[in-house]
Amino acid sequence: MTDVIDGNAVAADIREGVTECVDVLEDSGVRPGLATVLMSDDPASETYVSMKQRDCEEVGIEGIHVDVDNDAPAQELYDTIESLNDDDAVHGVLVQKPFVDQVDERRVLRTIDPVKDVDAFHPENVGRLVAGDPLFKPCTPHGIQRLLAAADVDPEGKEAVVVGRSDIVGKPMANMLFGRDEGGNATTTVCHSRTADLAEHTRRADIVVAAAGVPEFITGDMLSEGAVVVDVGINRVERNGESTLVGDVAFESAKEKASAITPVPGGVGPMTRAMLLYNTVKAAGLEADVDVPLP
Ligand SMILES: Nc1nc2c(c(=O)[nH]1)N[C@@H](CN(C=O)c1ccc(C(=O)N[C@@H](CCC(=O)O)C(=O)O)cc1)CN2
Repeated sequence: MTDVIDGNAVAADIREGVTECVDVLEDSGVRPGLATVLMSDDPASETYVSMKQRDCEEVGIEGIHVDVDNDAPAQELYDTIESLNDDDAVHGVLVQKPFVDQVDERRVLRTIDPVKDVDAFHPENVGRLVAGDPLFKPCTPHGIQRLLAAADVDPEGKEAVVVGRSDIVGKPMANMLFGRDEGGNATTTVCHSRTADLAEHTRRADIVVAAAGVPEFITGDMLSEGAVVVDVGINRVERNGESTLVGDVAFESAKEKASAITPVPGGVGPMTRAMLLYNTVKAAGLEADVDVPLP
């Protein structure tokens, strides 16, 4: 029987733990605040930002949302970030990706105060992760580590293959999988669009993390029997005249081979959002010097 890992359930547990952290912070007179910034008219980004705001409301975090006109000069975005950095009611700041063309991505990430950088995309936080001393772990790979743990999968000593080398998922995921902390210690390979024989690598893997951004790219024949498959993809495709959400894994054929697999929707996505709340209460605790019982 294949274990279909329920990301909604694991995320609900994390949110419950975050709510307890909010209570502890409030007992110390601190209301944790998360600012989301959107400079885009991409409907998917609008959806993700409103989901994040709704999550904040559910756990008692003060959600602050700032829309920057997507035709505005880039300076308006940099100024918005600076003013959120200076705002004591804001403990976490994130700018929803992808960014509009006129914006310098590296400058945006560098402008966010590293101690409020709950996405962990600032170069200082990227460096700390690579050095094995993270202040915040990036939300998607951290969420994946928690999903694996919830499914009783310990990467230690296993062969892990990450398909995709993005800054948001592939690179940090690989670092966390081969790192020395809990949820790491796997022998880790990163595959990408120039990998010569992808299936040769994925067929060797005990754990496959699919983050290629290509709908249903990883099929059952590319997996070993009993592999654990984590699907990071979120692709909207037309199916029988209807728009539907699929991952980077062909779910039905992969399920035939996998011992455990994450679905799309309801797998990694809810965990990305849950770990953002986690990072926000962590940031608030650090700033206010309050010990929070992180879940
Ligand atoms: N600043 C950031 N931008 C982006 C990030 C990020 O971590 N930080 N990640 C992605 C998008 N993303 C978070 O922002 C995200 C995507 C999807 C979900 C999610 O809950 N998906 C649901 C389905 C939602 C739907 O119906 O469309 C699921 O998988 O069940 C959460 C977060 C790029 N940008």
